[in-house]
Amino acid sequence: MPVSDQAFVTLATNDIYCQGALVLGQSLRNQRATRKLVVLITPQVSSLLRVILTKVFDEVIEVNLIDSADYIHLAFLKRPELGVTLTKLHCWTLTHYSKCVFLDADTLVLSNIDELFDRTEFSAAPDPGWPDCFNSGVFVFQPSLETHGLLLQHATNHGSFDGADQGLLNSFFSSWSTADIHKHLPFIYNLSSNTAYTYSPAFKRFGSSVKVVHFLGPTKPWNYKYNSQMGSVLEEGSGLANQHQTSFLNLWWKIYQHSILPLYGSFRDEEERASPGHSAGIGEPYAKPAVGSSQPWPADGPSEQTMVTDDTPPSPKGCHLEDTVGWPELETSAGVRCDPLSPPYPQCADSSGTQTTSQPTDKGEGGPSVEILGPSQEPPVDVTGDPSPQDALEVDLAMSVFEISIEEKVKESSPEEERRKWEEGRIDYMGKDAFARIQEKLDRFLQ
Ligand SMILES: O=c1ccn([C@@H]2O[C@H](COP(=O)(O)OP(=O)(O)O[C@H]3O[C@H](CO)[C@@H](O)[C@H](O)[C@H]3O)[C@@H](O)[C@H]2O)c(=O)[nH]1
Ligand SMILES: [Mn+2]
Repeated sequence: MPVSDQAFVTLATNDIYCQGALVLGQSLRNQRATRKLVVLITPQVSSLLRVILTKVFDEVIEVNLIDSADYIHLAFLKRPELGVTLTKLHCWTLTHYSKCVFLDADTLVLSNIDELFDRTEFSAAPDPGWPDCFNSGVFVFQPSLETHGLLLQHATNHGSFDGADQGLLNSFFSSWSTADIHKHLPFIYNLSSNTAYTYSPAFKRFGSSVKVVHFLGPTKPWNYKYNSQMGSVLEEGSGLANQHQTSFLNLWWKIYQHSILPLYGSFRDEEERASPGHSAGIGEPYAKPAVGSSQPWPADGPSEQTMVTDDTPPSPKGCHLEDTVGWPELETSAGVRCDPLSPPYPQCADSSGTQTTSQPTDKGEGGPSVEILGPSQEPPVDVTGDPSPQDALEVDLAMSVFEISIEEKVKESSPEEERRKWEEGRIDYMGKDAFARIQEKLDRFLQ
């Protein structure tokens, strides 16, 4: 029985984490989740990924850090590393839901977990590194503007002992470890995939009942290369902790290959239907194999030259879907590059004001309505000071019949993009727009 006032919620602040969110969303659908699926995104997420996300999620909601009070801006300008943390806290603003389960974008759902909605705020599973703390990758919460405000206040007053959301939430919900055992989720709802368990009999006994796997830590599933024919990640030099980790990674990639990659293909087909003969990106240089790719291009695959024509208009809206003519073996093959700084597609030109935009959906059952909520009325101000290259992460999918990889490319902003960012109020206070740098530029100009 679908429950429409409850939701599974995740977060993706860039195109790379979107790949994780897509697999997570699909894994929830595969397990017949009966609640709405919501993804929170930030302005850095590209127009292409916004469209792809609407094919898996019921709601794609853009949040930014503007709507907190000014004292938060001031406090966080001194603590830019807390930017992503603040973003996760935005889940408490989803007050059109009565209860939600938050899942990190690097989690994977292996069985139905609807029973988590029987729990109350704040329920979470122990952190494997320090079990008196909970891990903030999976938790049950109740949206409330009041709680959201208190959390921000707490962040301002106390910061976070680990510099991120897990420390902050643990000190805010500090009675978690002692007050109510019902708020301790069993470990099977948040099993870290890469831990070499010191209590291996327990893993033997309970491992098969795992419901949610969490790829916690610096290396995420999308950092591996995947051999699509063998159905296995390439382990060479990867330092994989154990066999379980390998099978969880393979599962992640299987969903990515079979359910997520085709979404890029269907987007390309929609583009083609909308504008016959001008399939987006034909004529763009073909995506090169991933740097360091261990597999050669197949001998009968297209050469780069055969893919290049020179009289096709540039693909629209800053997104490039590179055609894969001549690659019948791999139905889903697509080289995708997208410009994270381009305005939202299809409302490309207008990214101002709060918008609620219905998007077509192919999620079945008549399709739940899908909304992209635009940024707030005020110009977005990136209180993180825009210091990290993650702000401009670009996805580059490289595919052959053998191997798939998701490359992270840091995009250099063009002067026009820089100007637009400045005009939109996305000012890099810590980096290139810092007063010292501006002063240097002025000095050079005046000399
Ligand atoms: O650039 C980023 C980084 C993170 N996230 C989101 O934030 C989550 C947490 O980041 P992650 O890289 O998954 O952190 P973990 O490796 O899981 O590390 C731990 O530490 C984090 C910081 O305290 C907690 O958020 C996690 O829940 C906890 O498991 C991700 O899953 C995403 O949903 C982004 O969208 N963009
Ligand atoms: Mn995580």
